[in-house]
Amino acid sequence: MTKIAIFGVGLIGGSLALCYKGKPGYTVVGHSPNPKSVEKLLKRGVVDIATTSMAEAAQDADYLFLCVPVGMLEDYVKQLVELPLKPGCIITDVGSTKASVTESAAAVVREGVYFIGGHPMAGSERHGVEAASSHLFENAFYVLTPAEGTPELEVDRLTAFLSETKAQVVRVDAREHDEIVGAISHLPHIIAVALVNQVRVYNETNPLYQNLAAGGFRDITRIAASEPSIWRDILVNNREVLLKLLQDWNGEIARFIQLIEQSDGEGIAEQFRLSGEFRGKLPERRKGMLTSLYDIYVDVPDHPGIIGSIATLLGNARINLSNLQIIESREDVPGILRLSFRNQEEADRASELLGEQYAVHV
Ligand SMILES: NC(=O)C1=CN([C@@H]2O[C@H](COP(=O)(O)OP(=O)(O)OC[C@H]3O[C@@H](n4cnc5c(N)ncnc54)[C@H](O)[C@@H]3O)[C@@H](O)[C@H]2O)C=CC1
Ligand SMILES: O=C(O)C(=O)Cc1ccc(O)cc1
Repeated sequence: MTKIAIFGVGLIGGSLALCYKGKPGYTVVGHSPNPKSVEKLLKRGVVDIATTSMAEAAQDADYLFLCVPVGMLEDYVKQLVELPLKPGCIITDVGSTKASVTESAAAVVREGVYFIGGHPMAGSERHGVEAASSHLFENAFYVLTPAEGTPELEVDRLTAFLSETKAQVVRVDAREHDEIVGAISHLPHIIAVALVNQVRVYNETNPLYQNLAAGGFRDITRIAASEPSIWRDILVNNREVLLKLLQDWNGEIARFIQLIEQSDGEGIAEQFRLSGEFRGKLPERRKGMLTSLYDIYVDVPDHPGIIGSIATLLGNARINLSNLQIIESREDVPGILRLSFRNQEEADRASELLGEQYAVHV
């Protein structure tokens, strides 16, 4: 039996628990210092065993996942390595920053216990075990940041163990991780929050702001609804990187101020051209929880019920659709549907089946 101990069973810890719970050969133990949370975990069936005792959760565990806010990680590692642990166990975390925990853990781990930093790059603005899903990590990147000197064998062992999450494991240097994730995740969260707060203040004198903000504004600021305590810790922890990124951000905004002051339409259009070109090259692998690499495109006439017919055709053939998106739908041209599947085989079968009635592109 492989024992998995999860410390902090919220969105990420709960989703990890669900990747293993109920599968043969695994026992999943959840830890929370709060007896009410322990009760809730058992009631929801997210873990096999739940306890308020760190020692009990850690005892004999093969893999120990720290899924608490970033500010608590260092302390958790220190407490765990003082406990009797199974020789050869791997302690890992899921924190959104990697440099501090990777370095502080390397300084305290002892013989026979391994620490390997981790960051599943999937999630949402939601929090708590109620939002957990066994599909959360599918096709997402899962970054590992082993410190120098960590045996390859142990990194391979953790990588193989994580295959149950269906994420794609990649290795990145911890500091490089914090710089890149700072730019693509932490900075966007700051921008979204600042933008929402700017409009919030305008709305105090005119509630029409809020009423008219239902469409695009709502979409691009989704992440501004993220959990404050989680993000407080991330931003404080990645301080150096973020200060540099915010300086660069000020430069980008200053450029726009100048272009607009000078009514430089060509300069503004150039900014949109440059961003559109780069954005077009971004891999389309993370569209929320159900992401997929295996997409096909179907031209469909724009008439009611067409999506239902396609879904029924696939359902009858037992092909699982993991996502569906209408890319274009106008009365005068055929619409394009993007259908996503979890593997190549399902995408191929769908192409063949739908190709009998529709134009399919891969
Ligand atoms: N939210 C997201 O989309 C992602 C978050 N992460 C990282 O995952 C970790 C967990 O985040 P989420 O699961 O999103 O948050 P969450 O709020 O859903 O879960 C956090 C868990 O930690 C526990 N916790 C909070 N304060 C505690 C304390 N003082 N003592 C003991 N336990 C405490 C909570 O009870 C909860 O079980 C964080 O380090 C975060 O940076 C990583 C990838 C994505
Ligand atoms: O909701 C989103 O789009 C996210 O960006 C979720 C997220 C939050 C924190 C992470 O460290 C990784 C992913």
